Amino acid sequence: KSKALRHLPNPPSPKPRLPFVGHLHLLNKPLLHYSLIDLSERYGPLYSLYFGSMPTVVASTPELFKLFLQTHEAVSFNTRFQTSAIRRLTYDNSVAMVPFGPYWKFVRKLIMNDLLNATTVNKLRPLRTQEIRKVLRVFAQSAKTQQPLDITEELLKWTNSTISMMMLGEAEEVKDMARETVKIFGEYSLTDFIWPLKKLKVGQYEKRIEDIFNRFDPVIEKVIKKRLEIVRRKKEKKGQDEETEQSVVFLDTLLEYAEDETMEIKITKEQIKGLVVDFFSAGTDSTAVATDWALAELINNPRVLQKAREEVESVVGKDRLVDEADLQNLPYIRAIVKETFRMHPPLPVVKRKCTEECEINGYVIPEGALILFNVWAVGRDPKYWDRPNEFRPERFLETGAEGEVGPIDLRGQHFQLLPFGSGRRMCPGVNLATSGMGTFLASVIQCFDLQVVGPKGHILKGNGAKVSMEERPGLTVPREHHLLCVPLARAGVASKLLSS
Ligand code: HEM
Repeated sequence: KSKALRHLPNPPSPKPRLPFVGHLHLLNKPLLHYSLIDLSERYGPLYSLYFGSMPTVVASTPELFKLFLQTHEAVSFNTRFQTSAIRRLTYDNSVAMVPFGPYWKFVRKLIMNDLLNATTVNKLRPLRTQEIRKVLRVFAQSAKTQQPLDITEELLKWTNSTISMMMLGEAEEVKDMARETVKIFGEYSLTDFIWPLKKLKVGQYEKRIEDIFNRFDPVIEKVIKKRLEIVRRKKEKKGQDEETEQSVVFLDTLLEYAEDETMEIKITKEQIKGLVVDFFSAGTDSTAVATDWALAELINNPRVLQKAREEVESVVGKDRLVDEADLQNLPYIRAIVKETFRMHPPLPVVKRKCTEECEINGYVIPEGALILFNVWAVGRDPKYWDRPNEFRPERFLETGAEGEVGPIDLRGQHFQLLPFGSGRRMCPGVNLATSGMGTFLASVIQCFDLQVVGPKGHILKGNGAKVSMEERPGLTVPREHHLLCVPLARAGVASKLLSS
């Protein structure tokens, strides 16, 4: 400890700390956020652990989140840990994982100003609409044949294809590779590191990482080559063709920057590839998992579904399909999205690293410590939410006693709701993810009833038509079981889907 902080203790910690494993033996539930809740009941909202030999600090109140991620973030908590799988597969250039510094600042600015800014994202709206229509047609086909549909799988295809199209202008070859990459990140995530420690066969993982890398790299190389050609051709035609303006995907912008001699930092091809992997790993599973939770909640809460349907029918009607632009007039759908993130944050524990020793609430947080923010626990804490285990989107539309509840949003300023983190390293994809999810939900609500398929393959009826809300560990936390349904097309616009 530095001289100034020497008189202060570290946050309370369980005793004893065992050799080699530290406190890993205390994380005895398969899902990290539950083990952390158990420990916080004994050691309070701020406590420390050793994950093996790694000092770890756990925070589980909005007040603490604010101290870490607002008051002290700039100096002490603006960096993350990276695993060797992530390092290799993002070409050691993951914007999500690189330490705070000039390269992170440069790429983050580029993401905010040129890729995920409102204008660029708006220009790519037709592309997102097309991807949603594609999934709706798969639903319609299944409604026609009355065959069960693995909706969880369709959601993953949808988000993969959408990110791939926006990033690269194509999806076919890349998206399966991208899914493999994201999968191995999951296997290497902290949860898996701790829980089935026995299963961790490092040598085997490394071989798989190399194998994925060696297959992914030529595919992405090929896409870059192809896109460079397109960018060059577009340059030659500049001004002559309105359409070329419309179809600028993220990779085009990045390739232009790579050739721009006037940039403060010149982006390299490796860095571009890293960013492509980053967007796949950060944006696909997370959005699909959240949408899956939302659909499951709608199935289990017919009252909410009915109210949402009334809203969609009164705002959009039955003659045309929902569009992303409708979302601003669909407050109840937007509240459903927030309520889903409150109860089911796809990343239940947000992680940072302490880069400079610091005092929080009279305790010293040591340099190098892993910091865990139990976002899941706060989202379900009755101190901050009325009847927290009820899926009740209305809570986001009501004005609380102090006028507080209504305006709560997902942008990292309301510390009781942080599914996208907060501060400098907050998720830059929050708008893209929430608007995609809202549009998708409203479209499905408008066009289909989802009939749940039971374990024996038959359609469940009446009060028994519910789905399980168990969780499974991974890079994100999805539902334990895939969502299997037979969609039933609703009168009106759904009937046109197959012919469009
Ligand atoms: C439901 C969907 C999503 C969830 C729940 C989610 C959640 C998160 C969280 C919790 C973080 C860490 C924030 C922090 O440390 O404060 C993060 C970072 C990040 N997310 Fe997302 N995200 C989602 C979708 C997306 C999408 C669609 C993209 C991009 C297309 C994206 C790109 C990123 C990037 C690049 C980072 C790293 C930012 C940095 O370190 O500077 N995310 N996300």
